[in-house]
Amino acid sequence: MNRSEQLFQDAQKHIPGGVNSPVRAFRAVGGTPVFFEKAKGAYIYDADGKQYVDYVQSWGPMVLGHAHPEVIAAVVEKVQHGLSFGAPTEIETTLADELCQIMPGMDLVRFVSSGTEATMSAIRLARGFTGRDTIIKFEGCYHGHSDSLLIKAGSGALTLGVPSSPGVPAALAQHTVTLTYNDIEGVKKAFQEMGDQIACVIAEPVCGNMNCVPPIPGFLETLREECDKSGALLVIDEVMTGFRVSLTGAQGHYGVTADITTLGKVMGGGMPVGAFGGRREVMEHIAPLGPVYQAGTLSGNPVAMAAGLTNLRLVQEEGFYESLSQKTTLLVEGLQDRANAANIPFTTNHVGSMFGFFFTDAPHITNYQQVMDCNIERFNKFFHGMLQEGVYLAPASYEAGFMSAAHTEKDIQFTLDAAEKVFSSL
Ligand SMILES: N[C@H](C=O)CCC(=O)O
Repeated sequence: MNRSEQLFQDAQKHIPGGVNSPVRAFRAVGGTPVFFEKAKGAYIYDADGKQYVDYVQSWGPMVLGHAHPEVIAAVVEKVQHGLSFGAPTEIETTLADELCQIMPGMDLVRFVSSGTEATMSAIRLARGFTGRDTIIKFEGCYHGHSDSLLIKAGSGALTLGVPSSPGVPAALAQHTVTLTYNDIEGVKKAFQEMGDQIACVIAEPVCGNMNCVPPIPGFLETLREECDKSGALLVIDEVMTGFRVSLTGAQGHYGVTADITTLGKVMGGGMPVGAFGGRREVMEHIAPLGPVYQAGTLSGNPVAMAAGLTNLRLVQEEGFYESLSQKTTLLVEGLQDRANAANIPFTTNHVGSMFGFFFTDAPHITNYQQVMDCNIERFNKFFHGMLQEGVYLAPASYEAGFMSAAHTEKDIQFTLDAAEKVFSSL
């Protein structure tokens, strides 16, 4: 028994399933989850000391790579002055100013402690602002695990066969309408039928919780137009894409601006942080300015703010996103070449430093059903083969991969050599 297996056995004694978030349990790919001990730059090290090139990057936040010295220094400096005050601190204003300067359409922003809190609060705000209850989400998009949003959800909810979880009251679920991602006509039809009841549409602008599925041309624009016509709000969930696909997120990349944007992951630099922000007129409905209640003891935590602020300053260095995109292109094109050479039906998607690959005959993957129709058994074999070779990919065929600034061309070449070997064994 290796150390991960031992640790997993021990963990199951008092932690449900031995993990504190279901995707970590390797249920999708089978086998025992790897327990990790440390990470630096592009590498992560398991409990037995084995090194892996890491494309999970803590599910997205570590865009600079793990344990960036400047982020660590900022955290260490801040920690010495106390961990939490439950009262305002100057650094919250500094980070809020920075976010509002960078993110399209963001006049005011509220910090929370996770992406789930950000999307949950954004939905409440949209309902409070419009006085309507119905929300539209898309099949396979995952916006955290709050009740209204855990309906036909992606990510770990897919593995466990609970994309609509027991425990979500039917009376609440009936207010969530789920449509097909990238189905422009479906969106128009829904608005024709019930436009005056819709509080908001919430969407991942690049869906990273059903692998990596970008919007087709016109999809995000249609959401914007239909919301404008009907008085609904557009909530763009940039928890994954914010400061990831470009400095200005997917909204800057695709030129569509939300009424409310949700953020997390990269903006927290690896600390538990989320945020939701948007137009002043909408955000002024949040307490204490308005009647929509939202709160948090640890919200705006100074240590987390220090990590986030340092992260955001570093990603603004000249050429940062161009270099990330180039490396991601090199990786996905290299994977495609090697799959072709091994006669494995395969295709890839990528936007900036987010990527996905699919074992399929389909030339393009644009929606949830196509993702579900991919050869999952082959993915699982590929995943375990790559793990064996020292490459850590997301342990599920429907989760996106991430490149970081710390990955070098040598790491990418190492990954492609491993892939060549594994493809030929499939
Ligand atoms: N896809 C999820 C986050 O974006 C994976 C993280 C988790 O559920 O623990």
